[in-house]
Amino acid sequence: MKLLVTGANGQVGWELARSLMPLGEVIALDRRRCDLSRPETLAALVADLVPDVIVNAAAYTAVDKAESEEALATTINGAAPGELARAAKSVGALLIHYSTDYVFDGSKSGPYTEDDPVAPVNAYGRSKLAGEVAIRESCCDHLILRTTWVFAARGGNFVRTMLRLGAEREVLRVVADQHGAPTWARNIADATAHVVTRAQRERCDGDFASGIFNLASAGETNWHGFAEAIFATARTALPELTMKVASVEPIPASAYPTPAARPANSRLSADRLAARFGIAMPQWQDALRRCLEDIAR
Ligand SMILES: NC(=O)C1=CN([C@@H]2O[C@H](COP(=O)(O)OP(=O)(O)OC[C@H]3O[C@@H](n4cnc5c(N)ncnc54)[C@H](OP(=O)(O)O)[C@@H]3O)[C@@H](O)[C@H]2O)C=CC1
Ligand SMILES: Cc1cn([C@H]2C[C@H](O)[C@@H](COP(=O)(O)OP(=O)(O)O[C@H]3O[C@@H](C)C(=O)[C@@H](O)[C@H]3O)O2)c(=O)[nH]c1=O
Repeated sequence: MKLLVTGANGQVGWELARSLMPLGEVIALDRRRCDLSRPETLAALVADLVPDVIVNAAAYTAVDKAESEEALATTINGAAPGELARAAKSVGALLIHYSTDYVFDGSKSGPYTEDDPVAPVNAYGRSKLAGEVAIRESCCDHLILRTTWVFAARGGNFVRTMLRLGAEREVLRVVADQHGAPTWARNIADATAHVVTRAQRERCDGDFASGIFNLASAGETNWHGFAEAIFATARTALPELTMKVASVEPIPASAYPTPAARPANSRLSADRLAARFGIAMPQWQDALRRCLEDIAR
């Protein structure tokens, strides 16, 4: 099997190179070799490589910056996935694409299912929704995996931000009224490998159906709870790290103004993923511990 991965240097893209390796030949391209801000170049790239599977892990993920760069975010997160989908259809490839909890407005009281109405509250969410729509309209074989609150040992993420700030400051103030499940990029990549294997078998057997699936850790917390867990776990997993932080204060989102609004509820039900693919995602605390142990190595 030939697998084309975009966004090779991102949190998920980096982990995919390792997780997909046992499935066949992995061609992992970074922004320089596959630039989603130039969607018009993608058809030729795919026609040249003729992959069996395209995994699109590239995205514009700067949530606050997207408010002032919505056109660029929409090109990368909306138009480019549409081009990849049309290219996938023309070579008969399966497209795996990631989307986000930020397609929802966060007003629901329980976890979001795949069928809940979408209503993004920020530019990044709107751009990711545009990508979902473009892929569905292409009618290529596809699976859209909506994930959430991604962290990893490398790249820009909340865990690394907290470890950096915790080494610099005695007091941190962190939002406690936005709820979700932090999800480790390695778990996303491993789940993707499993999904690809099953989907390709289904396609061979002629019983494949495209669709959207939530892909999130089990359990839930809020950003403040996540920050506290990061410091508590780091004390044992990263004992050599010098931490200045003595207090992590819970604050409402209104006390932490940002250019982009964020949904109060980011919880995603992963029941559909479990039912179709038999995937049980780990608890976020276990994933956090394993990720910090990985940083320590
Ligand atoms: N991060 C999160 O919390 C969440 C992410 N997701 C989704 O999961 C997927 C993977 O995200 P994640 O790995 O966390 O994101 P990262 O920000 O870690 O990685 C995104 C990658 O996309 C690359 N990229 C940015 N612009 C372009 C471009 N114009 N052309 C090609 N590549 C580009 C970046 O390149 P470079 O390294 O050069 O900057 C980076 O390597 C994305 O679809 C994202 O929307 C969903 C929910 C939560
Ligand atoms: C650094 C910091 C952040 N915060 C808050 C701001 C925000 O509400 C929350 C998280 O901030 P971040 O900017 O790290 O997270 P953010 O970039 O909003 O994360 C999102 O990224 C995109 C790509 C997604 O798809 C989402 O699933 C989600 O993971 O923490 C504090 O309260 N105190 C702090 O010191």
